[in-house]
Amino acid sequence: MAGASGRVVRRWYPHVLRSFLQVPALQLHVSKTAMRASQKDFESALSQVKLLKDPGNEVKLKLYALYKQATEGPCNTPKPGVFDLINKAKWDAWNALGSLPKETARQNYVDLVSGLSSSSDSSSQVKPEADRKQRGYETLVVTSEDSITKIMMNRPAKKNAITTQMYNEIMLALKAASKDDSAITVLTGNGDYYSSGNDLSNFTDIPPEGIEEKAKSSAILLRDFVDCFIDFPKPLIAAVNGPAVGISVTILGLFDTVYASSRATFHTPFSHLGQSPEGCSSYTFPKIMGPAKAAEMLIFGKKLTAAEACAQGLVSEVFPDSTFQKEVWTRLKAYSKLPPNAMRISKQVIRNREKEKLHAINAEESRVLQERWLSDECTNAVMNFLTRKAKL
Ligand SMILES: CCCCC/C=C/C(=O)SCCNC(=O)CCNC(=O)[C@H](O)C(C)(C)COP(=O)(O)OP(=O)(O)OC[C@H]1O[C@@H](n2cnc3c(N)ncnc32)[C@H](O)[C@@H]1OP(=O)(O)O
Repeated sequence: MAGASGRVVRRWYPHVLRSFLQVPALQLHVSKTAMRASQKDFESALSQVKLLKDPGNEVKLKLYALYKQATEGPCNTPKPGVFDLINKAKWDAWNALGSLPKETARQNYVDLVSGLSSSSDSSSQVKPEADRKQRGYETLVVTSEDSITKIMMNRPAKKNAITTQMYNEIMLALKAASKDDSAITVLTGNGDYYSSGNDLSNFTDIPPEGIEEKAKSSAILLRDFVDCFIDFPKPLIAAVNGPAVGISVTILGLFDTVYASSRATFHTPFSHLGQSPEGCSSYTFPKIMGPAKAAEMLIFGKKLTAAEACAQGLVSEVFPDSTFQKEVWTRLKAYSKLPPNAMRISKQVIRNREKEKLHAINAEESRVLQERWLSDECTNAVMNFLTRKAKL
């Protein structure tokens, strides 16, 4: 794209980076013309930055990755160390683009900036993110805006693996969202993954009472967590921004709508992990996709692409990754303007007759898993991951 000259982009890049490195309250904006603008035009766009909305770390990471891909090609630097969280998140984002051609990366970069710019233009009254962000969450970013409560899993360096703390925070956020004045609630992930599922290091935190007690408390946590989704009273939407694994996939059957990026995959490798299905998937998956397809996922761990998951009814719609955020949020903003009581009541009519059954299924799945967690098959699989011998 003529407008996306590397020269101009390079000047813009330190600005993105500075923003990503969390200069306080820095807000990002590049006008549509900035991509093909002179230095003077570009600097005038930069001067508007403080008036406009921060696109959030996820978008900043995407911009970073596309910039690197467009100017340098596929990721060619060593993976940063474990504790270098920011550089590792950036490296992951770049590396996730694989062998995407430079031209395509440049085009995607231009499209993304253009989308950001137009959404900024159309919302002159945007509150700074600091005002919209709800406090008290360490593993999530929770915001409420445009009648939408957005719950974003925020451990991108760990692929949004769900720790005990994150399970608890998601439950708190859902309970708060069920009572706030939003019309719809959205769960999504920050970074290149939607979520890699249960954080396997949860299994290493054994209390003095022993492993049986750990299995018991984990089963209670699992049951409470899934109950929150069964009981959630408002339309609940998953914006699956990237690969999804384990429990982040199984609970999708309890959502009202699931939007997926074309980069998303859906993987439930329970047998590989010596475990068994949860999230009511032993009931919802056969119902959604039929028993044969559900068995391939839940027993044999077949990983589905976004298109396959959509064809099988687990996903409502797939959007190209380059326009996923823009298209999904435009759609959701329109839906959030529908009469909220009508939407709640429609959800009740659709879901209520199943609720009792779902609670019973959740209890049974949690009971079975409590036993599985004590099995050699499960212990070995978790140890193999934690000692770096195995990966999915
Ligand atoms: C209490 C309720 C329990 C409910 C029951 C739930 C069951 C499930 O959800 S089962 C599914 C469990 N998930 C997994 O088995 C996924 C394990 N992860 C992987 O196989 C891989 O990490 C990957 C395929 C998801 C991504 O691979 P890759 O792109 O190569 O990235 P890394 O492996 O380098 O990951 C970066 C970083 O994140 C850590 N990590 C990722 N996922 C998990 C996880 N699920 N648990 C713990 N840690 C995870 C990974 O170890 C890396 O850490 P560092 O090496 O420290 O950078």
